[in-house]
Amino acid sequence: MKKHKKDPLYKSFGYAFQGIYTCISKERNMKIHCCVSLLVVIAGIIFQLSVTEWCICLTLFGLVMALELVNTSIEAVVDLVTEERKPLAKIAKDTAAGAVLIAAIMAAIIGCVIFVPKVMQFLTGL
Ligand SMILES: Nc1ncnc2c1ncn2[C@@H]1O[C@H](COP(=O)(O)OP(=O)(O)OP(=O)(O)O)[C@@H](O)[C@H]1O
Repeated sequence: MKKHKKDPLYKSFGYAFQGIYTCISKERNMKIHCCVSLLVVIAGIIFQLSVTEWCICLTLFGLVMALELVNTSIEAVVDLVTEERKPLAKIAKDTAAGAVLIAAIMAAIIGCVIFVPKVMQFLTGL
């Protein structure tokens, strides 16, 4: 295998940020994840989440967005390999999309577990 000099660490970070930027700018779902995360942060500040609740929310933001990046990567590789309709291409794309969906559904349920009692408490205190 041909050996080549590795890029410096700062360049590797740059490539990773390019990937994140590309995903945000091209993928509608990633834009939705970013908007939802921003709204949760605003709600978290308003309802004064505990340290543990912040850690749970931040972990879920990271999980969902990281899976969306992997999904985008798999879509790109499949499209690179074939433009024909193939069952394996469908499995690759659909299972990757399913991974994001499972994480997003779980994140939404956990978000309800954290925020619904706080909202109820706020409403009953009015
Ligand atoms: N080469 C292919 N062979 C078979 N099925 C494919 C192929 N490419 C896409 N599909 C299927 O067509 C549907 C739409 O795929 P597409 O690549 O447009 O993704 P998408 O669901 O619109 O995702 P996104 O909105 O993130 O781009 C999916 O069910 C996918 O599995």
